[in-house]
Amino acid sequence: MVFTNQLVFVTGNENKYREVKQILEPLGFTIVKPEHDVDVPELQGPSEFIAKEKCRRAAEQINGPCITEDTSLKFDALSTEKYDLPGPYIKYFVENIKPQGLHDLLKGYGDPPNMKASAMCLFAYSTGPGTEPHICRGAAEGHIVPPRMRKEDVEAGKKPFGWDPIFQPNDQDPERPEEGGEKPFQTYGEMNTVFKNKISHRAKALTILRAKLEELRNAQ
Ligand SMILES: O=c1nc[nH]c2c1ncn2[C@H]1C[C@H](O)[C@@H](COP(=O)(O)OP(=O)(O)OP(=O)(O)O)O1
Ligand SMILES: [Mg+2]
Repeated sequence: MVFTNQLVFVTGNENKYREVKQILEPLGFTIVKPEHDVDVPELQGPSEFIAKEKCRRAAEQINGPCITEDTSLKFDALSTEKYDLPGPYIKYFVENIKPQGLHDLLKGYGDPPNMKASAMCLFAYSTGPGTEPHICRGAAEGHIVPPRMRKEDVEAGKKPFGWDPIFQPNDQDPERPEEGGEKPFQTYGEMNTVFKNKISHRAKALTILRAKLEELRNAQ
């Protein structure tokens, strides 16, 4: 296995692809799409299983090394030690009930409701078909809030990236503009993308992925 700085990222999500490029390309990586369309089904099960299986299947389909990523959003109020919910099923929740519905779902959970949530990203890296993918995890803690997006995006009729409008991470940009002498907390959907890419669950997982790639390269 010869390591290069080119990574084939197999995903059907353009927003993920954009963020991974924005995070990794300034660090000397080149992110490319597979030459042919790849169709990996939405799997069920524990997050680690989903992440590994997704990458295994993608590597088989492209017949080479690749990275994949699975994102989940855990609501503390709905989760137990056994299951994170919506967790890896967040895609179907957000498609069906939209960010506002996801927020409203929590109204029945406590008085006041427990709005704590964490976003998790599992990147998987496979060196090729038939190999065990490496998993790199990153998480961001925060709260679910009523949807808020950048004004210019709302005015432009821009479709939000998944649940970005309702996730307010605990890590906040110290440079964010003041409003009435205060610095209001921002959701991922309001943040400047450069800052989201510094503190996000995805950014944290990619820091681990870089270290893993370096380790594999050195072990060659
Ligand atoms: O930073 C994020 N901010 C807001 N929303 C996000 C983020 N990252 C993923 N998401 C959404 C996309 C999808 O609705 C679900 C994850 O599902 P997930 O299966 O991992 O993504 P996907 O099917 O869109 O693309 P892929 O082909 O890589 O599986 O959460
Ligand atoms: Mg998916």
